[in-house]
Amino acid sequence: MSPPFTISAQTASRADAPVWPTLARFLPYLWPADAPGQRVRIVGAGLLVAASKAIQLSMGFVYGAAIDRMQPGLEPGVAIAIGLVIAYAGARFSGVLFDNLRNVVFERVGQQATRHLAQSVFAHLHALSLRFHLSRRTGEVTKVIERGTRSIDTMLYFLLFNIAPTIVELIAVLVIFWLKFSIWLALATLAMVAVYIFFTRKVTDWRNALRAQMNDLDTLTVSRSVDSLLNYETVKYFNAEAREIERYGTTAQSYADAAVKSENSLSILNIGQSLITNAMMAGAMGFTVWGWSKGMFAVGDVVLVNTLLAQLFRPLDLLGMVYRMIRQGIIDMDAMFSLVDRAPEIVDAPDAPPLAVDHGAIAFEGVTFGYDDDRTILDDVSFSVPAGSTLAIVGPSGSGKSTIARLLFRFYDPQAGRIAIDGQDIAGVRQASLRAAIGIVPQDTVLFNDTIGYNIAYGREGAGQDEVVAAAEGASIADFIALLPDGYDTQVGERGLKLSGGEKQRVAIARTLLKDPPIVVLDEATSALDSRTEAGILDTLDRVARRRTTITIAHRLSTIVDADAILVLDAGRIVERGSHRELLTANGLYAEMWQRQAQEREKGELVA
Ligand SMILES: Nc1ncnc2c1ncn2[C@@H]1O[C@H](COP(=O)(O)OP(=O)(O)OP(=O)(O)O)[C@@H](O)[C@H]1O
Repeated sequence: MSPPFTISAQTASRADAPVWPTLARFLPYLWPADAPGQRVRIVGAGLLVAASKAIQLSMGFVYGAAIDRMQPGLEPGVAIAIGLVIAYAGARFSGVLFDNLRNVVFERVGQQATRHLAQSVFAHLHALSLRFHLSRRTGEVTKVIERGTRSIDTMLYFLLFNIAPTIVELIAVLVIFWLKFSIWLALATLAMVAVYIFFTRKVTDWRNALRAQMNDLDTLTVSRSVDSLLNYETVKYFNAEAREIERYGTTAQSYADAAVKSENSLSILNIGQSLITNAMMAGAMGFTVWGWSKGMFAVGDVVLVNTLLAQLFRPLDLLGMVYRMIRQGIIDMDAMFSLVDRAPEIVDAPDAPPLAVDHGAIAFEGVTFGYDDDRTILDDVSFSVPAGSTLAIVGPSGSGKSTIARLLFRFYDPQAGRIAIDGQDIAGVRQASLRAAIGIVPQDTVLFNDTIGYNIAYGREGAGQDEVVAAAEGASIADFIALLPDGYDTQVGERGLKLSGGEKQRVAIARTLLKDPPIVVLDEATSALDSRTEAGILDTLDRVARRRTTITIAHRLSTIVDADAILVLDAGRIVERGSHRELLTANGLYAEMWQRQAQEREKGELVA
């Protein structure tokens, strides 16, 4: 039986995320070295916190003194008491004022840290290899980043404005208790705070385990729904709506169960905390009332103890939440940092020069490659494509044709052999310069969910509208765009689903024309089209290929009869090579494939 839920190892949260290493990585955000302005803001916010705390601490004294002045016989007690009560109200207001000023000063720090981090994670994701991206789940990765970056802001806020000031306040209260009342009151308060923290930690750890489970279930629910919606058409083809809804419902239900458990555990935490703080309050006040009865303390002192403790309890009441947020923040940041720590598989050598393209001659020399170690996909493949010529690669499905294109783009490095362009090993040059030299019309064109104009202009950064139109004309899609009510501003839908296969392919061709690379790869660019559209596109592709070094990966042999050379690939090995005529004469796999396709063509024509 399958487990109730699974989550990919790439993005799973760890409830036991290491605290100190994660906090250490977080420190640069707390004290950004490259942003002195941020540091000034943090110091400013710290000073406002200190001012607010000092005022709050003084409140107990003011209040206590006011009460003392209210005793009969103490003249002119009333006027002073009223003044003190007003000062008390003023102090309360100043506390709120300083807290809010602190928020205003700090807001930019939190936002900057979040933005900075989100941007670097996004950049890192783009640096990760195709292998990572093929096995990731988009919904999961976005959730992990969202949670991780948001937690930075939360952590900064709580550490600076809750934990640190509460520690200062606790020390101040203990010192006041010691000096003004008794060391025993200070020690008893400290002991109770320790019990409180211990209890809160234990219960919160238990709650965190529940939260981690909730997180994973939440992530899984989102990724399932994203996957399901992305496959909308497939779901319809297989009448699988009920199945999809049930699958979604199962994880959603598990999430709901975990959420109920988590919510119930909060009540346990609240009850326990309240018991400890109220016991502490009763003990301390009982002690001061006893001292008052013995003539050791004044009535105002009882009020002072009450006010100081009540103030201390306010942040302590939130301790469970703060501890949980910080623990959760650490779990979230850990998950995100694990993503950041994934080393990109393909990296430029530090001193790698850019590729110097002369005419774009390609050479594969003894290339052996497998996506996984235990399965070879290309086995000792060698061929060369002279500059400006066209090489066609044919072969049965799964024989490794598209893999050759992926290796040429250096999405993977071969296990043996080398690939060279104009004599330079592509593993030794900068990836960006390599990819700038190659254009591709892929097997399955996926478009950005933006306008058709945006998608064409993507071919070259900074391309002007006239250049976009010229590229569209070159790809024979300009007339189609002219007929659209919104022209180049027409939205293409998610992954370009509002366009037909042929239209998408023409957008891909237009992009490549705009890029104008010396090398092009046409990866079965016409496989999904009917024969009339195919003929039109082949015509366009012929123009694209002219003057460029071209690798055409084809299923339909009729489309590549004019290629300068043809390679026949079978199970990762080159089994034949030559021109169309030579291969027919050789009477091997190519001739067999040609015969079969000729028969299919004839059948097709008869049917037509
Ligand atoms: N990312 C990957 N991880 C593991 N195996 C892969 C990956 N991509 C492709 N393969 C496998 O490698 C083999 C060659 O794939 P490739 O896409 O190069 O074949 P192809 O000749 O282009 O096939 P087709 O004509 O069907 O497009 C296939 O068996 C495929 O299952």
